[in-house]
Amino acid sequence: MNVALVGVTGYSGMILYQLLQQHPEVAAIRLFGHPDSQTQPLEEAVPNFIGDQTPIEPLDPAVILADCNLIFFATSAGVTTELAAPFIAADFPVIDLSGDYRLQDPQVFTKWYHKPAPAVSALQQSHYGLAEFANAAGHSYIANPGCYATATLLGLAPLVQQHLIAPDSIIVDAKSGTSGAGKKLATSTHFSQTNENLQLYKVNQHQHIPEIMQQLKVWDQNVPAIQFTTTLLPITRGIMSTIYAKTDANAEQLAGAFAATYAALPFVRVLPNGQMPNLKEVVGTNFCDLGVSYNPATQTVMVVSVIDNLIKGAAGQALQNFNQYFGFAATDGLQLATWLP
Ligand SMILES: NC(=O)C1=CN([C@@H]2O[C@H](COP(=O)(O)OP(=O)(O)OC[C@H]3O[C@@H](n4cnc5c(N)ncnc54)[C@H](OP(=O)(O)O)[C@@H]3O)[C@@H](O)[C@H]2O)C=CC1
Ligand SMILES: CC(=O)N[C@@H](CCC(=O)OP(=O)(O)O)C(=O)O
Repeated sequence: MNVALVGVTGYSGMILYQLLQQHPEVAAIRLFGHPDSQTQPLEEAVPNFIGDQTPIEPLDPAVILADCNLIFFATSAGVTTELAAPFIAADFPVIDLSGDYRLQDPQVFTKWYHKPAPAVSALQQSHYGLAEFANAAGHSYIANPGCYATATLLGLAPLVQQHLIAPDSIIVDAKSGTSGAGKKLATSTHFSQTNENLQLYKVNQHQHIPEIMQQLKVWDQNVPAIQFTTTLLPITRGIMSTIYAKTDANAEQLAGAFAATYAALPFVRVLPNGQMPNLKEVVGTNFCDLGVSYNPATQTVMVVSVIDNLIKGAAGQALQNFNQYFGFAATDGLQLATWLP
């Protein structure tokens, strides 16, 4: 299998390249940059890849269509709207890590992304690749979910699918390390601003609100809205999404719903006996760990969901979709150990 990767100089792209190098079914990885760029060895563009002379070539759809079996775009927002057209026209398999093709309704896209939507026909053919609940086989355009959306949806799935909560009572307090913002410089992710600080951002305006809602509506049309807030943490990697909702179910029913939903899925671990997960148990891996706690005094369920934003929230889930698309084993390329201590 020969794959093309655009965006290896970015945070998600560099992790995806590392994962693809370990994938048993990947024979060759071709790296591509901006269409108007000059060919450059990887180690020059990303010094952390010292000794790796793989060329980053200018993006050329004709070369990729002829020589590769699939293309990954680990590129900034808006790039695939601009550059994916030849692949869509050729019905060539694309896994897109950006949010460009995640929302099916162009009006919703324009409202939340504040720019024109990609072509409606392409949006509607795009497959939302939330890997635990969808199968990418047979879908040539796979929109990989956002990082907060992944953590939050995996935490909410059993509750919403099994109608265990009041649908209008969902509150999500989500927090991310700074790598979630990508490599570009910004005042909010500057060391002096992030270190020893917590910053809320995009309050009620985060682009993952409509993405989460789109999927929740598939599971239960009666979910009217969610309260969703994001906070930047003074750490590099990891997302913790803490979810609250009102419920009539008891602790045993809730635990049973989570166990039944995830028992057979290799990358979601439900912690036993109300234990709560922490970031260090998932950073460096493709796991999503879930802790579930019921408070009878308030009839509230709290779910804590943790992931590595660059793996389960981006490159790792992209590989899950790759494995599904080609019918490889679910865990191929994804048997990763967490960083210790
Ligand atoms: N970081 C995260 O945790 C997550 C990110 N995502 C999404 O994944 C995508 C990548 O994110 P991230 O890795 O953080 O981003 P970065 O900003 O770190 O990297 C962006 C990459 O895109 C490349 N790029 C930008 N414009 C073009 C272009 N016109 N042609 C070719 N390459 C281009 C950049 O190349 P160059 O350096 O040469 O400009 C760089 O390699 C984004 O859409 C992001 O929203 C999704 C889930 C989680
Ligand atoms: C810390 C931080 O800034 N995180 C990014 C999420 C990155 C991501 O997954 O977003 P996309 O939908 O753009 O792919 C944010 O909150 O916008």
